[in-house]
Amino acid sequence: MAQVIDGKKWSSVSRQETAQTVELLKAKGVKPGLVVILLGEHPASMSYVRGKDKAATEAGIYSEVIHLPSSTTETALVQLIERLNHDDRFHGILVQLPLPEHINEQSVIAAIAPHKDVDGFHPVNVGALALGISGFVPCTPLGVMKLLEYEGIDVTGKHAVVIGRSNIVGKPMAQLLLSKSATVTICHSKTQNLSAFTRQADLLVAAIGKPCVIKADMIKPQSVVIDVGINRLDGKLCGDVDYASASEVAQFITPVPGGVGPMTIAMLLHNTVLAAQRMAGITTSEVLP
Ligand SMILES: NC(=O)C1=CN([C@@H]2O[C@H](COP(=O)(O)OP(=O)(O)OC[C@H]3O[C@@H](n4cnc5c(N)ncnc54)[C@H](OP(=O)(O)O)[C@@H]3O)[C@@H](O)[C@H]2O)C=CC1
Ligand SMILES: Nc1nc(=O)c2c([nH]1)NC[C@@H]1CN(c3ccc(C(=O)N[C@@H](CCC(=O)O)C(=O)O)cc3)C=[N+]21
Repeated sequence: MAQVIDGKKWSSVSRQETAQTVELLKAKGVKPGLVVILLGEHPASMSYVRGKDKAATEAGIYSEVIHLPSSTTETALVQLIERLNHDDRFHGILVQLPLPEHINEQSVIAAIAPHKDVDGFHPVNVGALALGISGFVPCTPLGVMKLLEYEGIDVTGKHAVVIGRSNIVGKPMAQLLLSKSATVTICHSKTQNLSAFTRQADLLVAAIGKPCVIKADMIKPQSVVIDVGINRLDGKLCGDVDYASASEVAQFITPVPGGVGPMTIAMLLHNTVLAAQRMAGITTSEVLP
């Protein structure tokens, strides 16, 4: 039986570390702040945003949610972001995705000041990650790397197979694994003979968005399986991996819920505090306990 990587436990560890840093920053007169912008009434998005708001407040971060109708224009949204870029209460700005169809996502992301882009989606931060220089790293792939680090899993020289090539998960995930010297393969919907790749994976990251497509016979024995997928099937949450059978084959596996999801929120708080620290010109060594 595979060892379960407990994302809830590790996210709590990470959030406590963040809360300690918040205390030290407050002692220096800096209160980290996060603003989340949500358009429309999509139930899943509303639930994620509530989760982020609650977690931020618990960590001592000042948090505001700006909830706007789905009919909001792109111009109005960009104007709001420009105002928030200059609002000193907020060190992090997050625009919940997906946005309504009449809004160009890339134009909105580009309007966020890169130093407040705690999602790491702005072209400046995407470029920084590609170059391996300092910026903001997208929360979900960063959360996966943090889970591997907490579990003591070294990816150096390992064959990592990432399924999915989105800008928010697959691509940055592959880059982070490459930066840790894994040998990385990226698969997607046009990949021929997917299982030929997945069976070679020492580390398999599934970020597909389709329930239970990764079956036990696609998994290399004793490998590490990270399930990023969040799908709703018959009213229940499930990942992209057929968890019950896969956990018979893998050495490590993340569950859904309780795996990568909670780490995404923990990394959002981490990035917000990092943004506040950088804006105040405080180096990490000054705030570490
Ligand atoms: N746990 C968390 O914190 C988070 C979870 N998620 C979840 O992760 C999943 C992926 O999210 P996201 O990257 O935004 O999704 P996207 O829909 O943007 O990307 C999905 C990717 O999977 C590929 N794909 C689709 N079907 C197949 C298939 N049958 N075989 C191989 N590849 C396939 C697509 O290929 P192509 O490019 O060719 O279309 C695409 O690259 C979703 O379930 C989402 O809800 C997302 C963000 C955070
Ligand atoms: N600008 C932006 N940034 C994001 O980071 C972003 C986004 N938009 N849009 C949507 C996706 C999805 N996402 C999740 C966050 C937490 C959980 C999470 O906490 N999941 C829990 C379950 C939560 C539940 O019960 O619904 C778990 O897996 O255990 C899941 C998914 C962030 N995203």
